[in-house]
Amino acid sequence: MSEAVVAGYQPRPELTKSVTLPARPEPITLKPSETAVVVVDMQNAYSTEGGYVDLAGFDISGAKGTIANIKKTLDAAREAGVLVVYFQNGWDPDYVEAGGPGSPNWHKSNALKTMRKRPELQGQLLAKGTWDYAIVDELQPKPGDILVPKSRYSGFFNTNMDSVLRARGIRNLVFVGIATNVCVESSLRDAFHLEYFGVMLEDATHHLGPDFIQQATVYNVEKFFGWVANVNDFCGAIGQAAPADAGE
Ligand SMILES: NC(=O)N/C=C\C(=O)O
Repeated sequence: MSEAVVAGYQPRPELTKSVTLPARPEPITLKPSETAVVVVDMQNAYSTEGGYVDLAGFDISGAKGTIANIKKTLDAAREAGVLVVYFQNGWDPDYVEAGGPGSPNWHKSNALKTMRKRPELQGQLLAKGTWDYAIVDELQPKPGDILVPKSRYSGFFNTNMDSVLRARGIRNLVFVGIATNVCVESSLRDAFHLEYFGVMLEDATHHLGPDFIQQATVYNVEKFFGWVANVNDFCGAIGQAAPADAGE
């Protein structure tokens, strides 16, 4: 699976001015040209009524607010010339990429389990080309953004995410998306092990499961794997690197 670059990009002047993002456990310095916002799985499957996680019985009532906060984050990031990378989770329509009974994914994926329980949904959940797999309307990728398809929870596993980032000199990753405790945390953990500085915007993520699980990931990130910040602070900080500052 390889990445796709959304066509029509006009390169911005390289922004070299570093900004300081208020974060926990301490502020972190970000250079826009070395930073990417990673949008994790903002597909209908994970945030729209009638999508996979809704059909599987998870509460997605918080997703609308998450979408709005991600949009605000992306507007500020693009304005500052920060790279935007989308993960898109799913498999081919025959579910070959999902793995059969020999794969733990076959046993643990709630999408696959839901389709086994409700065979009329077969081919509809997380299958490439379907509405469920598509990125939500509000967050459609823009020219210059990169899409990285993935078939497991971590966006670094069996993808070329690491090469995509290294080729562009990216060192800092700002994570937003759904679900905090599954694909966001899995990807941020892998990023840590690959020597990236991972920041999670806590109000631009949403969890699957009881509320305490959001707090568990926030704790894990803050204590062990990276930094936790919020959308207003990110937009305020990255706004300090507006294009007028280029070359400073
Ligand atoms: N995007 C995610 O965090 N996904 C979580 C569960 C799944 O894909 O089944």
